[in-house]
Amino acid sequence: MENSKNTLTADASLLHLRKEIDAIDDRILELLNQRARFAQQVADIKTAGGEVDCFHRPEREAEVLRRIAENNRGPLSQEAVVRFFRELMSECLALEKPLSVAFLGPQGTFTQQAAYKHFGHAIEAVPLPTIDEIFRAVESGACQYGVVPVENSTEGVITHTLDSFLRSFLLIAGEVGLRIHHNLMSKLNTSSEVREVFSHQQSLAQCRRWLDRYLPKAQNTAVSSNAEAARLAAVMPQTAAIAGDVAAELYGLNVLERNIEDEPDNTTRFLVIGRNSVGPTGNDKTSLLLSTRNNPGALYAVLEPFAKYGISMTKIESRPSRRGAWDYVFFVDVEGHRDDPRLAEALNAVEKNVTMLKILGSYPRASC
Ligand SMILES: O=C(O)C(=O)C[C@]1(C(=O)O)C=C[C@@H](O)C=C1
Repeated sequence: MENSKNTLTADASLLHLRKEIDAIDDRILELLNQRARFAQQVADIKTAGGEVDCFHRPEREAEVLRRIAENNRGPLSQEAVVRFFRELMSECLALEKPLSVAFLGPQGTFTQQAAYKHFGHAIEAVPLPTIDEIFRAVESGACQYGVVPVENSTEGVITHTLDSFLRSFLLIAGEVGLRIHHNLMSKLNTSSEVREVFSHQQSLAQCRRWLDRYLPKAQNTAVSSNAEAARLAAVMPQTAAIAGDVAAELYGLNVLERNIEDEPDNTTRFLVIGRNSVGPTGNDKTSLLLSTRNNPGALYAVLEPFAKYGISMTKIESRPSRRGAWDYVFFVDVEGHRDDPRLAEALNAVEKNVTMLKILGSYPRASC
């Protein structure tokens, strides 16, 4: 008797709560569309101002996401609300004019994941087979943005991406950090029958200890991308691939082992490249390319103004300049936007001591 009374009150409560949820959903739906209509009006103003190509405003998006994260009182996590609003802005922008974003393909790569994390899913994501082709697609205007990997916490920099900036006029418009989890996947149901493992060379390197320990007899074969590895594993018997979740889903593979990367905080940083500069947001980074005379103390003299003006340098990487043997260029990341007065003064001082200074872009720091 007591039990059935409890069930009745629980059912009534459930009914009541679901009615409340329905009413809130209706209000949210109305507000979402009201917001979208305002975004359409913003587009009209941009069009009237002569904008034809790119309606995207990264600095405004960064401001919206920061305000939402600051105002969030939970129980939804900061990450969750940022993700919702990222998708909401992506859909609003798609109503204005969808963005076309080139990424290192094929479908299912971590670079595609990074593109969606940065721009949301309402984009035209264009898979291209090489970093060079991504630069060319954005340079020619075929795509508005490109997303390319630039460094991994285990394996270091992707030199091809850095070298591409030596000859390109493109600017960095953003950065994306992605935690990389590698999985062993196959048509097989157990890893004991795997004779060959495909993956991108970087991913094989990131899982080297695991492979040596658990699949010492399997041949490791480097291919052009993790997604290509998954495609091959789907058609070649007794093989497996190392790739992310999306690739397993896309190619119908069983995930045999999860998170097999050697370093638990394996992270890859991606750059967003575009043709336009991004305005300041108050939480920015600036990337520079510079070269010095090849004499003692030259690099010290170049970097000294950053210390003098209190600018934090977050990274320095040297690469051959391709102008002659033992001639180097430096990729430097500093905190702040090139329009911040202190950074602008420091850059003026740096310019006096270098043989070349190219500002590759100021852009919002990656959010969570
Ligand atoms: O504020 C704008 O310029 C808009 O176009 C609106 C909006 C948004 O949905 O909030 C959409 C796309 C832009 O990239 C930035 C913001």
